[in-house]
Amino acid sequence: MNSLFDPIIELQDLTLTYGAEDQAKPALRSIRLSIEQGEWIAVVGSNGCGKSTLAKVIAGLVRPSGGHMICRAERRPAVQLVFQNPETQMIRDTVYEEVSFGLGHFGAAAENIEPRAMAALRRVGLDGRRHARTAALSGGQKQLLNIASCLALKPAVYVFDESTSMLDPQSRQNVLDVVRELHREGRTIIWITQLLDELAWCDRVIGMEDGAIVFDESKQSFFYGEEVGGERTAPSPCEQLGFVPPFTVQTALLLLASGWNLRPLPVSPEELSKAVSAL
Ligand SMILES: Nc1ncnc2c1ncn2[C@@H]1O[C@H](COP(=O)(O)OP(=O)(O)OP(=O)(O)O)[C@@H](O)[C@H]1O
Repeated sequence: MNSLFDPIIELQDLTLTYGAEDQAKPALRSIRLSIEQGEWIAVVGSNGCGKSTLAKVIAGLVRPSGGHMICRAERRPAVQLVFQNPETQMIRDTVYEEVSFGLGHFGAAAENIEPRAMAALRRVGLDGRRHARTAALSGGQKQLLNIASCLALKPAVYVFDESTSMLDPQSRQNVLDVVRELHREGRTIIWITQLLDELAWCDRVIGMEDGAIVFDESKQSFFYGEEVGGERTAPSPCEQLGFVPPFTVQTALLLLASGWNLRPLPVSPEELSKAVSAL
């Protein structure tokens, strides 16, 4: 029987090789990962390191070549993935048909379909476009519609694969606000991104390189690395993975190097402001 404290998702020595094993190099290598119920994890890594493949395995869209995945979600659907490219997911003619399609497919009661579909469209600001043809939406609007279709289904685990990469700053902020709300409601979030300022709200960072998990710790350890005898050991895991830290972290690093003992180590602008005020 599942205990409340068992991870909602567990990956055990998971490997995945596309195509014939002797011709291709593995896209995922010996992945071991436990994700707790209600956790928000961020997955980062350079192009081609295996993030989308990991997302598809967790969403049950591709079968691993080896190892196991255990999903203990009690809700259905258990996992929903918002793809990086919105065109991949779009299957119906109009905005309303698109957002309500999945609800019908997963057996929502007929009287609940319209309220749930419209609530999801309202959350992403597309309720005024319910009759629009999906083909007439911009790339960013298509992405918002995909996010709405996912929200309408209320899965236990949401996987967002670089879902804000096509959005303008306001829409990106709206989506992040919605995801923060889902997290507060206890949903589990897997957030794949190349935009490191989006790590401000996650509980834990997974760093990937060449199909393997090379980092699995807090966002503070990711951005600030280890401290030995009051000195920071450089480079941080963020820099080792080839990323430039966000402006907030760069500012904090400069202050720390000048002797300002910022605590707790800030990741968001709000945390930086609090840490500076407390000096
Ligand atoms: N359908 C496929 N067939 C063959 N190889 C694939 C397929 N999909 C991905 N790959 C390969 O698997 C590896 C991992 O790809 P994946 O898309 O998971 O990386 P990613 O980290 O999401 O990259 P990006 O940040 O560019 O989206 C890459 O080498 C890629 O070329």
